[in-house]
Amino acid sequence: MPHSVNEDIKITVVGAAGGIGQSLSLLLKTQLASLLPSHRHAHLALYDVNADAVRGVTADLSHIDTGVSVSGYEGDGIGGALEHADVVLIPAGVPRKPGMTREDLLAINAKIIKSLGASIAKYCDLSKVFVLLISNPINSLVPVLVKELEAHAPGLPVERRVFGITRLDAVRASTFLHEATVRAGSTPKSNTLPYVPVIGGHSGETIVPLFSLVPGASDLSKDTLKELVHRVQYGGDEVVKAKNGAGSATLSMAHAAYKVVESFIPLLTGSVPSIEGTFYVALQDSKGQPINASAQKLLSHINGLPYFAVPLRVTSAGVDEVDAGIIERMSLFERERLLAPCLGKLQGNISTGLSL
Ligand SMILES: NC(=O)C1=CN([C@@H]2O[C@H](COP(=O)(O)OP(=O)(O)OC[C@H]3O[C@@H](n4cnc5c(N)ncnc54)[C@H](O)[C@@H]3O)[C@@H](O)[C@H]2O)C=CC1
Ligand SMILES: O=C([O-])CC(=O)C(=O)O
Repeated sequence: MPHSVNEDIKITVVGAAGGIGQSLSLLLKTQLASLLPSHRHAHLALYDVNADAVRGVTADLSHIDTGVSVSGYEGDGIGGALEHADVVLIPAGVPRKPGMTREDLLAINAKIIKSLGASIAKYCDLSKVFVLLISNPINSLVPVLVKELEAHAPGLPVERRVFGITRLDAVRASTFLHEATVRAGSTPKSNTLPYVPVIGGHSGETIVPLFSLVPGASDLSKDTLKELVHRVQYGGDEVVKAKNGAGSATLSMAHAAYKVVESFIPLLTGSVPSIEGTFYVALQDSKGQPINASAQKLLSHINGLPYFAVPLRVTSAGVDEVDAGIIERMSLFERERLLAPCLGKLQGNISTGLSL
């Protein structure tokens, strides 16, 4: 179905026939309409290189009785999927198998992301679109994608429109903290789980959960908190091991990405001027200048690393103020034992991405 109505919000999923892509598309098809004012319409565009699979997913989803329209694209048809998109979600690429690190995916997934970057630059309005990257390794692929977009659109602040999705780390931190609190004997006061800020990157030691900033978490023993940190850092490995060769997290990742899209909707409909969230983003522009004063402050705390996951504000112009003060608010343990190793590893991941 063509995307035509002016009041449409168009969400494109690239890699829609995959494990994450299918579950995420299902959530978007079933839930998006309920997030929109009645005069707005949502359109879901699905693209995948696996033609049969994306045709099947599109036909299947199109029978679901919600007001969200669906169209499918394959092969050379990526332009139709990307044109007029407000949000492009990218879960395209290869997932891990047991024994692999996320970094082992870099060579193959960087090729895919570079080619998608060129297509996004060609077909999307780079002054409007938000690009949400899920494919691994996030730490290196966000720099790859930003660099590719910059090469195709010199002079445009494209770095402010690319968001590496690290939300699954916060989802896990919240779940594991809730379980530990219940195990320690406390009765949760509501069904809403605690929110745990997680900063840094999305791989092993680069994942820095900040339990010290969660009211109540300090009631847990130091050993329990250390175990929680480790479980969040290696939560992805837990799923890869359990799936035993059949891939990595898909359902929990689809949930995390859906929550991110949900958070963008008020910005897309214009009902709020900005939204907040934690994303792995560029802190510098193509000339190596901080994107704003808050990024400059953050850079001074993180050895000048040009990419970092941090709570931030998003406006229609993309990444806005970042929460540089979070580095001052974290505990000494988190700064010395978690942030310091994160910065070292992240530096390597970013350099590798930028060298491709
Ligand atoms: N950011 C995060 O927290 C997480 C990231 N991931 C990553 O997400 C990626 C996807 O994972 P899964 O969905 O499990 O993999 P999958 O193999 O089930 O699906 C990937 C899909 O991408 C498609 N694809 C490959 N090249 C493409 C291209 N050039 N254009 C469009 N589609 C293309 C494939 O045909 C396939 O349908 C992996 O790299 C994985 O590591 C997974 C979990 C969490
Ligand atoms: O571990 C993986 O390869 C997939 C992923 O990023 C996660 O589950 O956090």
